Amino acid sequence: MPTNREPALRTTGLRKAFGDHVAVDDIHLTVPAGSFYGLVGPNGAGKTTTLAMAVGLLRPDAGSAEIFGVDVWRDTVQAKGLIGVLPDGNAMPERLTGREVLTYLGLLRGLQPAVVAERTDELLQILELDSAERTLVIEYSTGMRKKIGLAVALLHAPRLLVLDEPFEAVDPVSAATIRTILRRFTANGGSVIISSHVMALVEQVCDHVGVISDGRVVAAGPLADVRGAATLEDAFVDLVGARAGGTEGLAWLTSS
Ligand SMILES: Nc1ncnc2c1ncn2[C@@H]1O[C@H](COP(=O)(O)OP(=O)(O)OP(=O)(O)O)[C@@H](O)[C@H]1O
Repeated sequence: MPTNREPALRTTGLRKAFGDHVAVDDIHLTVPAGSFYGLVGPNGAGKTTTLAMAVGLLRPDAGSAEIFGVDVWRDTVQAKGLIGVLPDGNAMPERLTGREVLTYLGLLRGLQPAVVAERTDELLQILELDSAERTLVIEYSTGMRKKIGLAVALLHAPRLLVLDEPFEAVDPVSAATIRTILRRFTANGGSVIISSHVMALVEQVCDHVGVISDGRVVAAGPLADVRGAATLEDAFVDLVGARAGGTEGLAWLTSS
């Protein structure tokens, strides 16, 4: 049985290679229960791969992941019941409306029909998707897809939310709504992990961060410890190594 003393997520030595390329190597992360955790890193650093292994979507080559002490790859059903996931790419049943997606997935997860109906109404309204009730998911904008994906992740009231780039392509008003929902979720004892490139946002909402570079953790812990006296952006650039490109080359762009 999962307990509150266990971390929301603990990964131990996660590793994944695609062919000859080692995407993620020996990732140890601890996400305390009740924390709002930001996973940051440059493009291609291994954030999505790490999260996919941590939630049971991609089998690691080595290492393990535990959700509240439940081994994701040994007790997959129990572990998955504890988490709500917004995966990268977020594949959806494209020929259903948002309401149909939530109803279908809610019933599939074993929720009572009345509970599914009530939560679906509330989620569609709060995420401002109720006006698109009759719109098929295939016709959704990228931001709308993020929002319906978030609604799916929240539907079964999980204890841990794992959200890959939840604010990407979302308008500022919707982003504020999502921030409020996630803060309420942690205020009520829930735990959240997001990946993001937006340091200002991570600094604003997260209390813990992990920085991944080239498939390895280069810093992790409470936000204040990782950023020190600097901003998170400055600390990030120091940690991953600044590659201040753009000052050379491309002469053809300015030569006319
Ligand atoms: N299915 C795959 N097949 C081959 N290579 C992959 C695959 N998925 C990821 N990679 C590679 O693994 C590395 C890590 O990718 P990943 O998507 O985890 O990074 P990321 O930190 O999430 O990047 P971004 O911030 O750009 O989304 C990259 O070099 C990527 O090209």
